[in-house]
Amino acid sequence: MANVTVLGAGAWGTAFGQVLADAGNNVTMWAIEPEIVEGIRDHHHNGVRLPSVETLPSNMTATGDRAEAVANADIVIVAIAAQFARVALTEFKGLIPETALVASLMKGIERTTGKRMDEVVMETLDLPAERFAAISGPNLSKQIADREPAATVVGCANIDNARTIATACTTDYFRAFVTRDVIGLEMCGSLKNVVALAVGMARGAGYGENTAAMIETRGLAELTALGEAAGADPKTFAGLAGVGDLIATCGSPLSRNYTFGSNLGKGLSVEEATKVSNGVAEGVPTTDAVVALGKQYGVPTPLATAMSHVLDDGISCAQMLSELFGEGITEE
Ligand SMILES: NC(=O)C1=CN([C@@H]2O[C@H](COP(=O)(O)OP(=O)(O)OC[C@H]3O[C@@H](n4cnc5c(N)ncnc54)[C@H](OP(=O)(O)O)[C@@H]3O)[C@@H](O)[C@H]2O)C=CC1
Ligand SMILES: O=C(CO)COP(=O)(O)O
Repeated sequence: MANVTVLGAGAWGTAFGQVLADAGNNVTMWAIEPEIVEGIRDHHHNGVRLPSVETLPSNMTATGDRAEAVANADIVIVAIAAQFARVALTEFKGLIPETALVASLMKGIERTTGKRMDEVVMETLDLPAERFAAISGPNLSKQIADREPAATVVGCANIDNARTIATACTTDYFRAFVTRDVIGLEMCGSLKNVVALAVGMARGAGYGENTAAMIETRGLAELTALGEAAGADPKTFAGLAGVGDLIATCGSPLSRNYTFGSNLGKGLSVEEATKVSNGVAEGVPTTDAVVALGKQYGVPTPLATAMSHVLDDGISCAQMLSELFGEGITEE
């Protein structure tokens, strides 16, 4: 049993907090909004971000005080929208105990720097690699909040520390595997969101399973090539965090990225789709970062590039799909 603090009481932060509480840990949620803090602390309910759970576990509390939140933490989980992670974590520098492990649930690439979340978290908190872990897998928050069986992957350069975190989040319905491939987990989680935008868009425009499978498979090839160039282990892309998360995210209206894309496919503008989005669609700001990473590593990113033309220039679904393939016949 450990003291675990979750920074960010969004949908996944709260659902993962419940997993940790179900596993027997003492869980403290930190959130900025007083309404969320009071809801979890006084009523065991997060009516803003995870209303589907009527009563959160009794061994789960909340605070808005940063120092109090992390003072006794053995493990700190970061679950903040990726583009705000740096600004939010800067306020925690020097407050987190030097023995604590820090794990990220975030799936995005920082738009302004092109950095992965492992880089952002370690840099901002001045954290050595052996104390950082990435957690990624097919983990749609609502289904895990409903305690449906699911699995994830915990990655850390120090495999014993990955095991410590995996043990802390293992319950009878949630299972964690371990790996040393932090970069692979980060690249899978971030890039699948861009693929989910494209699949959602095609589905929203009325196309069927063949089109979806085409985008998912070409997306997998793209994220594998870019991931390998960034230093990931190719095996990771065939696992839970790679193919597994693509299947879950690209096939579910519970995914904010899929839904965002679907709304674009139905004819909404980026502004309109943003307005009706229920939570952060990380693929939107991550798309341009993926295109930039592709240029940096010399890896073609046709899918991310086509999606960037959708998001930045408003091209149609048909144009996006035709941009996926270059001229001529190539080997798969
Ligand atoms: N939902 C899911 O199924 C899954 C999500 N993820 C990833 O986990 C991460 C969090 O997702 P999720 O919890 O669902 O997202 P939500 O959109 O539900 O919540 C976003 C969280 O970020 C916080 N936040 C935003 N801006 C700031 C800021 N400036 N300072 C502090 N906190 C801020 C929000 O706080 P506030 O509520 O106060 O605005 C909220 O806690 C994302 O990277 C996502 O890709 C990964 C797996 C599954
Ligand atoms: O990452 C997820 C499932 O694994 C959740 O996807 P969305 O962020 O698109 O909701």
